[in-house]
Amino acid sequence: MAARDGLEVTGPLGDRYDEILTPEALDLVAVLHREFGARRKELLKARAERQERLSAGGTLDFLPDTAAVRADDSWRVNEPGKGLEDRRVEITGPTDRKMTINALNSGAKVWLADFEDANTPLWTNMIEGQLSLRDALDRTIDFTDAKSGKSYALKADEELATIVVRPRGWHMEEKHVLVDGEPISGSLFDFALYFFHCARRQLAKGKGPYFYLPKMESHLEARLWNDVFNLAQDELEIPRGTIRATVLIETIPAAFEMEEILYELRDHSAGLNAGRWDYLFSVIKKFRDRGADFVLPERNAITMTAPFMRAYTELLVRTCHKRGAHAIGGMAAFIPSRKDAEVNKVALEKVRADKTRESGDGFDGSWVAHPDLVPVCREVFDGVLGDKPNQRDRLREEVKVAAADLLNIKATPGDITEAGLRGNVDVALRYLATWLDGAGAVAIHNLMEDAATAEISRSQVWQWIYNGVVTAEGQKITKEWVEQILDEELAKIRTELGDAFNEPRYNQAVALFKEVTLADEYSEFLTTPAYVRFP
Ligand SMILES: CC(=O)SCCNC(=O)CCNC(=O)[C@H](O)C(C)(C)COP(=O)(O)OP(=O)(O)OC[C@H]1O[C@@H](n2cnc3c(N)ncnc32)[C@H](O)[C@@H]1OP(=O)(O)O
Ligand SMILES: O=CC(=O)O
Ligand SMILES: [Mg+2]
Repeated sequence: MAARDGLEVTGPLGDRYDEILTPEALDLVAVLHREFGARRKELLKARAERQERLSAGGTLDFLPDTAAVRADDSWRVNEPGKGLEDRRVEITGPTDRKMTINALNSGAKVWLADFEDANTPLWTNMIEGQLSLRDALDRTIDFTDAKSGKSYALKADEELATIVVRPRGWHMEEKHVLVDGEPISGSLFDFALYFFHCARRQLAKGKGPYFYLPKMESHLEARLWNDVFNLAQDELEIPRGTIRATVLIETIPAAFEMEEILYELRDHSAGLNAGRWDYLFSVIKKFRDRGADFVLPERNAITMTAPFMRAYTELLVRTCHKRGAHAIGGMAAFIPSRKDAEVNKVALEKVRADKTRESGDGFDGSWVAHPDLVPVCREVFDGVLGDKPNQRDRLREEVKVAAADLLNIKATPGDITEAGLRGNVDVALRYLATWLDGAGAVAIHNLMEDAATAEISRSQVWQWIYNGVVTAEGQKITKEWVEQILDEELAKIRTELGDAFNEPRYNQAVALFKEVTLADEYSEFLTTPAYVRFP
């Protein structure tokens, strides 16, 4: 009996999908689901239980049970994989054919090929993204823009960025694939397909199967990934320890378990990344119902120099370098413009300042969202690294971060204004309409918006209503006022877009916005109710 017996693909089979959904690849999907599906569900239950404790007045702290792991100075993570030694500039983005070619050609050292924050998990996006990755490795990928006639092709192999794939987080399911009647985990699906098709292709090129792991909340979730890696490597008869994975520390519970996460993945670890946007989302989410001390100022007022954000990034660098791991910086949201010189100038200045702070703090490299930002990030890190591939030797032993520093939310400077509230409503609406259209990342008001930033916007609105926050101008934020603002912001978008305004799409976005901001019960993830709206 083949492992895939009992596996059913319910999604439509487009052109060349059979090249990805091969019987052998589906065998691996089924094996991983049967082995790890139940454990994944238990870990998601553990997240919910922790939330209940927090909502009841509990707190977060470094774990007493794993103190020995933290105290043991003898262990280090594995050496970086080939092509991951120098990560001074990493570009992120979706996996459609044009973006794939543009990202690989961008001059960045690494491309985070995103099935997560920058992606809408439409069935077509998931399978066609896998085709892009495989075709890129086979060098059969090309693209011609129907409108402009511009053609795209890959540069020479040695000029291309190293591919690091980000599968979906543990909370997401792939509903178009059922095993024994159950939808499977999106994480396992994305991982298994890329690993099956591309691990050997990457090894043949002298690199390897590399991953970014998103939105984890505990070291036990990292242990699950490590077990998935071991089994997948065994199944394909690839030596254990071939995979490399960089974990995004982008939830506040995970900030208390950074060292344990590295330890669990130490044979496969390629370091940690400071995913600032989901981190902010997580801070809001975890303490949403805990009153004024846990209410952050409006989104655009929170900077990386806020005390709780400094504590988080300083601890991340210190933890990584203590264990021989890379520390990778996060995303400044400013998007350059090829049409507006002033917008472009501001974006370059802001990104330069962000990367200067990160490189000075000891990060080994950082993220950019756009090819035009690659040179500035590279230049800043060149200034600190010179010819060295990284600065893992900067141990930052002077850094001391206590639990109270990570939780020092109330010391964040900034206000909550009517403009901030309107901004959150406007951005969430525009983003949701774009997401429902199939694009997971978009520039809005010259800022990059993706699933993580949209989560912040809608979660702030929910939290402000729940806690009866009064704006700096003196007005209490209520459901009724948010509904009024929603109508007004929608009217502005309609006027601005004119004929391009897609009425049915925005109707869907409004319904979804109401579901995730005005309901009494908080939705853990925006993308969960959004995903059910897809066929
Ligand atoms: C919180 C987080 O997780 S951050 C990581 C997740 N988010 C992301 O990865 C966002 C990545 N960035 C993007 O998707 C895009 O930059 C956007 C949507 C924000 C803006 O894209 P556009 O509106 O197309 O920008 P713009 O028109 O300036 O693009 C200019 C060119 O650069 C290309 N480009 C822009 N961003 C990228 C990228 N990230 N990767 C590859 N190519 C890119 C465009 O395809 C376009 O190519 P062309 O000239 O050949 O047509
Ligand atoms: O994934 C990155 C983040 O900032 O969120
Ligand atoms: Mg994220």
